Amino acid sequence: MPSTEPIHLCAGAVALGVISHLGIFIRGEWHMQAPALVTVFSLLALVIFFAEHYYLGADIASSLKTTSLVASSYAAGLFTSIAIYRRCFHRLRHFPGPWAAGVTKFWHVWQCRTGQNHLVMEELRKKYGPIIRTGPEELTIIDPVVPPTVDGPGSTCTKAVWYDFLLPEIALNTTRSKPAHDARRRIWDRGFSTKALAVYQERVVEYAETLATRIEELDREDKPVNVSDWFYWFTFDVMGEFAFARSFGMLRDEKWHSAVKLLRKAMSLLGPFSPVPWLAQIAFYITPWMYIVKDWLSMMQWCKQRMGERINMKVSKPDVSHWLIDASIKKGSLEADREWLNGDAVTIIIAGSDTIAPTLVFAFYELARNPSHQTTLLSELHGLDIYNPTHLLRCTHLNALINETLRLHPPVPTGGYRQSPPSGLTIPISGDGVFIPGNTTIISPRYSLARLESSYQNADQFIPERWTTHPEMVKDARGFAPFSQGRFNCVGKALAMNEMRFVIALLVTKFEIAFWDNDGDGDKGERLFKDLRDQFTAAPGRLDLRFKKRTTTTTTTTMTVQSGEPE
Ligand code: HEM
Repeated sequence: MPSTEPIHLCAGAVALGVISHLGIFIRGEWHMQAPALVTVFSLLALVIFFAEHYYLGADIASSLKTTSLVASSYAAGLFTSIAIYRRCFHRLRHFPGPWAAGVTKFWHVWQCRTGQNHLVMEELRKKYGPIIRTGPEELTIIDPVVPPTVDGPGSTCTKAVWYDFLLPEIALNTTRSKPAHDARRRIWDRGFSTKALAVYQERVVEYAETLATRIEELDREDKPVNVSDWFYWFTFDVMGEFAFARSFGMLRDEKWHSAVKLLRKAMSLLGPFSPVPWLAQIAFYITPWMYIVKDWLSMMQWCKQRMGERINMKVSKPDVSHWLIDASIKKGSLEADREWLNGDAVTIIIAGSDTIAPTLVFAFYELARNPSHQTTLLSELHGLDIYNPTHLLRCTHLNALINETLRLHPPVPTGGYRQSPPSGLTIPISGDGVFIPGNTTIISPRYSLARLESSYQNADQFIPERWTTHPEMVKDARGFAPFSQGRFNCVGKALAMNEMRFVIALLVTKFEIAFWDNDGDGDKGERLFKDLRDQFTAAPGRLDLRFKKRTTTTTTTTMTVQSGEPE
């Protein structure tokens, strides 16, 4: 015996849905409240069910029916109101883009289901031009003026909601509060002084030589080197040293460490789910047992334990964590800073490895594809002390090769989301001032910026000489910011450049590099690109190369390790 008229209840629920949108949800950010909202919604549904069943005496089936009718009517009212508002009244309604993208970010989740957001963005650019509404509150702008405008000096933009993805974890690169970021950044900067870098370089040299030895063994056994494993094992081992004063032992064991496997599995979430950080919050708080969420949480737990051990460790050579721990000890806030230390340790590992490794993979892909670059590098490195970073810093072709790799194959292909200030800002796109309304997420994908023929001649070709002898091939370099710029720029740039220069110099002088099946019709980088995933950082597919030991070496090899980048 249903005791209430469902039609009235449904109408009331629809109205309530519309009112809650227009009265409450239309303002501010709600992604962090998503778990609480889901909980409240579920509790209210339970209250309706119990009220129907126990208080009004309806049987279970009709109580369930009434409850689901009311709940779905409320949701229908709420989401219809949101959809109509976003399409017809929203401040971004006039910007071009796919219809569904203006209604919901689930459109983007679907587009990114294979983890190739960089290709999605490219398709959109070709179809809609430089400004695209890629989300209800989001504009993707592919114009070289954007990076300096949103990140350069005097920018009033902040980091967008995406950076809340991993909360409650906090770290330098994810905090959205400018004062908190600036205070933390001052501490990090101490860990990247010229003196500190010289100590790190010793470790880099040690691991790079182990890498070269392992590669030599593979050459003797006539086995391919899958650089998409080996360069990752190398960079993660090095960053393990910098974060926890212990390596992951992957170069030694020739296999992925379980914690790194978990971390990379969890990172793959960022491919399809980056557009919906609120869903990550629901997953962390409501379904922590779910398979990939569980992996992420166990990886975080593992890192916390390692950081606990690291804090109690005495190290003879300061690593990156040393500077962070030292600052907390001096302030007497070691316990209070534990969350920061845990989050920053994960940052060292991810930011340091997941960027250098793909860059090395792509650099060696290009070296295998075009051996003339190996010849040019060899003559440039001839007679040089490659162990002296200052010498490598002066190698113009080596630097150009790295720059061109970072341009054409950016390790952060689309990431780096910013938010316009509440009052909005004007960006001079193609000569016209375009007003971007307040609190809009702005995306400026490096992958697409690199492919603008208006910025680079033969933009989709790998031509390092555009950075040296053919400067006319760079028509507009404003969009080239592989390490970002301004307040949120990469703190590890000098370390990364030193590391990449050394590894390339070492391996090129020791080995001739070619595709594994250079003379047959085997893979020549097809899998590298086919399986390339954009999960904030680029995750390349498999690439088998042949490293053939050279018979003569052309460099001097004295161990005088110094920092290669001016402070
Ligand atoms: C090829 C190598 C690298 C590239 C291309 C690169 C690129 C970037 C980019 C684009 C950002 C800005 C990200 C954003 O806006 O969200 C960034 C930030 C950052 N990077 Fe790197 N990175 C590299 C290597 C490293 C290394 C070796 C470290 C050292 C551990 C590092 C640590 C960081 C940190 C801590 C931030 C956040 C800085 C801040 O917010 O103040 N990166 N990096």
